[in-house]
Amino acid sequence: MQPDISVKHLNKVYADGFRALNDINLDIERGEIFALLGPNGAGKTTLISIICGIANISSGEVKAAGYDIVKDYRKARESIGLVPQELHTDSFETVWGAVSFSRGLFGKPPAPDHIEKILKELSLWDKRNNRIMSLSGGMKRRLMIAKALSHEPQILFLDEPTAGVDVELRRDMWDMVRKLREKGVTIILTTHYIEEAEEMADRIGVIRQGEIILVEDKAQLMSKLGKKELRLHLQHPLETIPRQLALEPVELSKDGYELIYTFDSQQEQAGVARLLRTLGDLDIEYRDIQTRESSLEEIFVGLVNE
Ligand SMILES: Nc1ncnc2c1ncn2[C@@H]1O[C@H](COP(=O)(O)OP(=O)(O)OP(=O)(O)O)[C@@H](O)[C@H]1O
Repeated sequence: MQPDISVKHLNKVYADGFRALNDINLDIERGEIFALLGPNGAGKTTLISIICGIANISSGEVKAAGYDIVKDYRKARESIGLVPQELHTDSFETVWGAVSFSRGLFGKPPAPDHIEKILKELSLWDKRNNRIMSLSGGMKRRLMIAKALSHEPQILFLDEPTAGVDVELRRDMWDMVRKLREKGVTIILTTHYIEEAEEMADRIGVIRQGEIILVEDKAQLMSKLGKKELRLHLQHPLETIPRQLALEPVELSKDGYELIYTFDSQQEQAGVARLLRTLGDLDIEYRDIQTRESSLEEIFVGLVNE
């Protein structure tokens, strides 16, 4: 099956000569949740804007749902729903009116049943006759999603969907995204909350200074680049690391009560056995062992700071 989004040798140079995207190549499969991560100014919004037909391509080729976004603009755009970062809000229009109007923009016939369904799913049904300006910030964000879903798009872009929303709404959004995926909708989200990518994404792409530096299955990424840490709480403090352990990746805590051993997740655990044996030989007693895996956040910070 062809990918739902296909980006080939995409370059973007802004009018002032700034190169925001440099030879981007990326395929996103139907029904996957893809998280695009990158520091501020990396090019995430530029990439999304190009795929959604809001910004022009400098060179390269982009297809959405099989349609070329330049040659087949309307078809490509119809297949996409976009929840943008910025809230355009102060409106006298009603919730129902705004969502119905959005659907009409894509040339789709009215579908009150569909609009009722999405307003109910997004807990906006009770507010359907309210003016947008009277909604709370969280409700306005739900409305943005309702508008993006109004024309039943195959692909949904969420640009920083949960920036500044409370925990409850964040959970609701995650549930909603999962439900959409179950229906076969392809979802691309950008986020600064790495825990969001960790929780939601099937695959992760990292963009830095306009280049995709990594695309990887989330689970593989975590096992490939993650580190594990073993902490041994000692019965009696040490003043220095014993010379028998000098070659091991071991640190001693300031108070001397903890030995911290760090190793790659993929590495087989021979080093741990060796460490414990050496401690036994040296009569160093410990009362507790803890292990911890690095989070996606630690992996990400390591990647973008390289
Ligand atoms: N219209 C423009 N003209 C010139 N440069 C621009 C324009 N729009 C964006 N840029 C530059 O392109 C780069 C990428 O911006 P973009 O908004 O795509 O980043 P981002 O990854 O979405 O950042 P953030 O996480 O802060 O939203 C930045 O250096 C930005 O200053």
